[in-house]
Amino acid sequence: MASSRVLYVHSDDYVRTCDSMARLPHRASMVHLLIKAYGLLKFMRVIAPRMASHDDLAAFHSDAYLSHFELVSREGEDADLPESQQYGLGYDCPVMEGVFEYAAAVAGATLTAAEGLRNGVCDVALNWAGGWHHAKKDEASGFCYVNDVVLGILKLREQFQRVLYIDFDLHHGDGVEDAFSFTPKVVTLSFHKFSPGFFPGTGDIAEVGLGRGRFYSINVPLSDGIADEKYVDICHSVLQAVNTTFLPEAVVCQFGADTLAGDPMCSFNLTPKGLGQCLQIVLGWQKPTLLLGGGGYHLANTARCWTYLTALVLDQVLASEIPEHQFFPEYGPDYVLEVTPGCRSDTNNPAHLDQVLAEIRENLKHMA
Ligand SMILES: O=C(CCc1ccccc1NC(=O)c1cccc(C(F)(F)F)c1)NO
Ligand SMILES: [Zn+2]
Repeated sequence: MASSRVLYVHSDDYVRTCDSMARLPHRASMVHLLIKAYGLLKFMRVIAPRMASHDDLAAFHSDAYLSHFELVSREGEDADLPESQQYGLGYDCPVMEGVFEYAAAVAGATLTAAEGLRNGVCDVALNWAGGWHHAKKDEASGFCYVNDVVLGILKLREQFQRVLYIDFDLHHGDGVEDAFSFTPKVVTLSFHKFSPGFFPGTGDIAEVGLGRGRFYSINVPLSDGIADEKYVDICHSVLQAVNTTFLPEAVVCQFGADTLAGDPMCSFNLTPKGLGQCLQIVLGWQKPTLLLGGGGYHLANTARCWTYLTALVLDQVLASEIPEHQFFPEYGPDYVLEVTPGCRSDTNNPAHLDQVLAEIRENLKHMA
């Protein structure tokens, strides 16, 4: 990638705001400081994010939700207000004081990245602190308060006729799929764990979209233990088929890192190398591409993964040794960039994966 054509959305304020999200302590700093420690910033155009305005957020979210969310965030009120429940606030989406500012900052960063692509300033734009794919029009969900992914796609749609969304997170990208399930202008493609009782519970292969959007939602349900080789194989097959059929003009990828070996979600057994091979396929299409983060609860492995993917975009090879920097101790005991796959067995049987692929190919025939 011609490096000056890569936009990296960052400011120290933005990282501090993202770090404040208690459930992911310092993850934003760990990601940024590892990218910096590997000397990758000089290859990118670093741009400070703008804050999303109320109108920006209202492009997708309802006024009722936004004003309630803003109210409880300002009051820092515990969210057992009756209406908080209906807006998904509380429990999975705790209302910490200032959480609205956090959500507006992340949405603004994803919009800043998308605007760079929309205006042709860059070919690839990165916002690793974005990717909150569960948030609904009028409801917070799964630790997601504002759906920055939907806002970014809507921004790209101002310029591009057809946008392909690819969700590599462990969890189904339900909020994004819901937002675009009725339109053929946006294909949502999600690879995720699909298992009884596993959050959010949607994303079965039979979910293909509705009305004029029928066959423009694609779901690849997977089971525990899948490792790089099989994951890359099915990704490659589905990505190539979707690209040649839908012919997207722009691509948005959510690279939630909770699929990695060692993640507390303890489900898939991927490594950054496997996700990197999936990213290489997308970059090979040479289309304006927005890269976002998402889940990822082993903080050091998440930083390893997104740093590795950033280097891949920049055609830079990174040394295995983690460079000395503030969070160096977090990378013990081996202090290397690579993530070692676990030894859990793969419960995905090949015949079933072939069946999944065949059904997706069949559905693609209906894509006009
Ligand atoms: O990763 C997600 C959200 C996972 C989720 C779904 C429903 C309710 C709460 C969550 N978030 C967590 O489970 C979570 C958030 C932060 C840290 C952790 C940890 F305990 F794994 F570290 C777990 N979507 O891609
Ligand atoms: Zn996730």
